[in-house]
Amino acid sequence: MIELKDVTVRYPNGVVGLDGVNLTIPDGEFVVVVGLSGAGKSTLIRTINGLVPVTSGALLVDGEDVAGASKRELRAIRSRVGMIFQSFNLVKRTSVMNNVIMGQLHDIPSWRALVGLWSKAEKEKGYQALERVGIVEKTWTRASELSGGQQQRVAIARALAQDPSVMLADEPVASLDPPTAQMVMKDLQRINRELGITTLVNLHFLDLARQYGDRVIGMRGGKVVFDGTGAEADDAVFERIYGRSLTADDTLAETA
Ligand SMILES: Nc1ncnc2c1ncn2[C@@H]1O[C@H](COP(=O)(O)OP(=O)(O)OP(=O)(O)O)[C@@H](O)[C@H]1O
Repeated sequence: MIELKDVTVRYPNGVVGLDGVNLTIPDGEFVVVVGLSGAGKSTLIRTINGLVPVTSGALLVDGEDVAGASKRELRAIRSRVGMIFQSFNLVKRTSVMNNVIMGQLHDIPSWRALVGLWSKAEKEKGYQALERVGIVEKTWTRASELSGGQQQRVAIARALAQDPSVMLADEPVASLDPPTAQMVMKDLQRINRELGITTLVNLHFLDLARQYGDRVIGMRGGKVVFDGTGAEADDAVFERIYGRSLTADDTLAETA
């Protein structure tokens, strides 16, 4: 469970990233966070993962206080939180397997990571994660040789190899073409349903948010301005979240 109680994040330059956010995200929920650029979506994800400090309020992940955590406690919290980024963040010059095993790095001494000397159990976990996203045949391919969609699936497998209780995805499909974006969203949804991993996905396409968001949270100016189901998030709701009329760029289908 993720709980934010009146969480405010103020960056050192004075910009308020989150403004008094109250949210409870139960275990196993699939949540899509929507909002225009600058609304605070990335700040929310980076705060939950302890990358951005909470200025005031309380933030609990699986009952542990992220805001007051020591460096060691933060590392332990992060080891249970899988992160997925728009730009995949793979090490391109090495194999898919090496990338995926790096997801278990908190359990592996760094010198072994450097030489790529993995145990059978680590490799087994890597294979299982790659099977889950359907690209086990690419295990020994260099990451640089994969398409964007394949790279994002490797990134999902890398997060899975961490055995996370929470998965945070920051605009995971923003760099992908529409059919590939759908495939990656389906992977995230299937993994959430099969493994019960609490999942938060930042998106800016309203059709994807409606389609996949069991729950949709709308942000604007660092505040939560909508919290409901995908079905409830009609055009009028999105216009309120975005603070303007909708355009073709707001949907994935129209931008193809
Ligand atoms: N490191 C930072 N230092 C100062 N201000 C920041 C920093 N990161 C984000 N901000 C500001 O905080 C606000 C929220 O930004 P955030 O990146 O969370 O929004 P977002 O909804 O994720 O948008 P985007 O998709 O463009 O990243 C914005 O005003 C942004 O300029």
